[in-house]
Amino acid sequence: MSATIIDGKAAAAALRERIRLQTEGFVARAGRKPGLAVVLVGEDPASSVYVRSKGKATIAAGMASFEHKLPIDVSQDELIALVDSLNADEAVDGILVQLPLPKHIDEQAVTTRIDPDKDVDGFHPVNAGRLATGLNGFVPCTPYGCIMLLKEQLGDLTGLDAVVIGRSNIVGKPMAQLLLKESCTVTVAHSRTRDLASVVHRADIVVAAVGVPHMVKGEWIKPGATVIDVGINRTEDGLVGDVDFAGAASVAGAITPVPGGVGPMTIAVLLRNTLISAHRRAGVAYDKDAL
Ligand SMILES: NC(=O)C1=CN([C@@H]2O[C@H](COP(=O)(O)OP(=O)(O)OC[C@H]3O[C@@H](n4cnc5c(N)ncnc54)[C@H](OP(=O)(O)O)[C@@H]3O)[C@@H](O)[C@H]2O)C=CC1
Ligand SMILES: Nc1nc(=O)c2c([nH]1)NC[C@@H]1CN(c3ccc(C(=O)N[C@@H](CCC(=O)O)C(=O)O)cc3)C=[N+]21
Repeated sequence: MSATIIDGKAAAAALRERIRLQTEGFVARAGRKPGLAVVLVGEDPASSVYVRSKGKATIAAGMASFEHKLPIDVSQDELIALVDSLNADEAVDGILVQLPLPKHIDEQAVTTRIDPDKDVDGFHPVNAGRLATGLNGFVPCTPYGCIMLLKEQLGDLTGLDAVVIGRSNIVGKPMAQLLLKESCTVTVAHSRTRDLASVVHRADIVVAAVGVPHMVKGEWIKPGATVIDVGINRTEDGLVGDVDFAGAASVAGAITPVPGGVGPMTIAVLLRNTLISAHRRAGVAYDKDAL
């Protein structure tokens, strides 16, 4: 193994500490805590774990956490009524509805109902449009966390060849937008891409967001490239990424592990977005560079 292992857990802890300090300043000036509401429908064990760790991190940062657990058979109208009440609640700066939702609920109807200025997940089309056109909005947490890790590792990303594997609205597309904003030359690959191996081999930066365990092989990686593995796959061998870690680590310059890579950054960025939302909504200035 020759690659630097990018420690997402440590980077996330450092970001959470910077957030905690700015949260103290916000509370002193605004006289209230930033508030994050998380809505979970059903009892999916993986989602429950994730919601619990978000709640703990929210409170540790000095913010208020509002958890809403709804039964799996809740109607779409009831869920939308909850979103409406959170939109109207002055104590709530950020709203996250955990995905996926049960099949009888139209996800788009729910995510588009969230006030775009409380949409700390950055999933609302208004925020996707803001990102695409260079306006201030909320950026999806996972891709933003990837950019933070990349900049910490590489510094300026200008001119680098980046390949994003995956084109979802949650990860792949916003990831490509953010890399473009950093002046990378961006290629987006997906299930219809021809000769993925040679596409990946051109890249200085590879971001894998596919959902297929160990799909990206070590031989595909250009020597010295930086590899960001977004994949979270639960297998018999435990939690694994989309990249064959051992193979890729022997050729890459740097690589994120799973677990301990992108995942912890996602939660830290969620808190960052919530803190930014609180400042904007309260009309209080914040130190963007410290976040
Ligand atoms: N670390 C974190 O915080 C997070 C991790 N994740 C993880 O990231 C992964 C991706 O998530 P998400 O974007 O939501 O997934 P989606 O299932 O929405 O998208 C997967 C993408 O991968 C593409 N794809 C599928 N199979 C192949 C293949 N064989 N070759 C090339 N491309 C392929 C699909 O192409 P097509 O469009 O053509 O179907 C699609 O664009 C998952 O493992 C998920 O668990 C997700 C969110 C947060
Ligand atoms: N509205 C919404 N927003 C999301 O951001 C969202 C979502 N729905 N649904 C599910 C996915 C998945 N996701 C993860 C976040 C953190 C870890 C994480 O912290 N993972 C740890 C390990 C956790 C473990 O051991 O299970 C790690 O990679 O080190 C994983 C996955 C956010 N998602």
